[in-house]
Amino acid sequence: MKISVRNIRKTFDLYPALHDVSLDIASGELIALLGPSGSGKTTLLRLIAGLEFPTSGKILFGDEDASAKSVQERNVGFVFQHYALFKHMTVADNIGFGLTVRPAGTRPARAEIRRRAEELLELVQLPGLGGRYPQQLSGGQRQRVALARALAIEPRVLLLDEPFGALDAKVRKDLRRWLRELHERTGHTTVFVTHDQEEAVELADRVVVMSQGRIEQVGSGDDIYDEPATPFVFSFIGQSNEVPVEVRGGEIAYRGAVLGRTEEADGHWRMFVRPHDLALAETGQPGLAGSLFGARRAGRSRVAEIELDGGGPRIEVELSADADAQQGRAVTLRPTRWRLFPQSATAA
Ligand SMILES: Nc1ncnc2c1ncn2[C@@H]1O[C@H](COP(=O)(O)OP(=O)(O)OP(=O)(O)O)[C@@H](O)[C@H]1O
Repeated sequence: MKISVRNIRKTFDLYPALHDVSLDIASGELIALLGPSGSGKTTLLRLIAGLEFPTSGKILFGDEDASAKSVQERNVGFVFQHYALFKHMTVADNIGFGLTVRPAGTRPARAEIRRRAEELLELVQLPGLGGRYPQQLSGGQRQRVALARALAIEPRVLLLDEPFGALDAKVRKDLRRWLRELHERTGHTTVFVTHDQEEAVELADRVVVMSQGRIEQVGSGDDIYDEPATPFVFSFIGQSNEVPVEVRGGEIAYRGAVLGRTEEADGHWRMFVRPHDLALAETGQPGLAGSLFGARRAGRSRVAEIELDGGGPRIEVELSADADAQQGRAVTLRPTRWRLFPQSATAA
């Protein structure tokens, strides 16, 4: 099922939670909504579900306007972070619940519901556990039951709000891989909310990066990391530094030292550069001059904090593990890859 979100605005009382959001989700796509707390991810998911209604704008399911339709009419499946399985019901009854509450005419027979629950338990790799109660399962198993329950109604769309948020890192990782495989097998159009970049990039076909009720960028993991469209995306995804620079006649300069060339217009710009895209230069060569303030080991490399001369910003550079990281050491850095954003671009 293709979903189109068209110019959605959502205000709670007078507070704008979403400003003019538009997004096209292709049928069968797996989409992540990624952003910091309060950026509007859950609000967007709830609007797609039909748990909230837009202040203005439209949501289409296929070519049909679903904006005013209920959750049931939209036929969406849900999974929330705090798996709300019914404690007094067996796993099989939990999975079949959405079918048993259907009106008489559309409700499958009891035996058929049981058969479907068993089929779904196979799909989520929990065969034979239908007779257990939720408290007899691990957190990860409960989460898979919650997914089976969401799938039982044969939803047109699957919506997951931080589905693995409450689980420990190892289980999260396993469930992620498992969800990706399940998605490949079942092909449901799926939208999930996360504030975990790694989860978003590993699972999703496309990631929607949100900030302050707006979509900043939609793209693959590579797109958002390598070609960040805005200062916010640059600083939110991965590590980054920001240096105020001046462009004059195609040269980018920081306090008079030329760092590189650009085709951008003369004026003040914000240079964003990742710690591993800064190289050590000989002292006296043009570059970002400063002194080493501190360093920490990070996996195979060492990340050093450099205080730029003349009261400039502190920036991070990734050095080899055996680099001289003595405090106070004078260093000059040359950016090897960067992105410039105009001074007026929205603050990160
Ligand atoms: N029912 C509501 N009434 C009033 N304000 C709301 C309501 N729901 C959400 N908001 C506000 O809208 C903004 C967006 O909230 P939302 O829950 O969509 O963010 P989020 O990105 O999902 O955040 P988190 O990662 O913390 O869950 C927040 O500032 C929130 O306080």
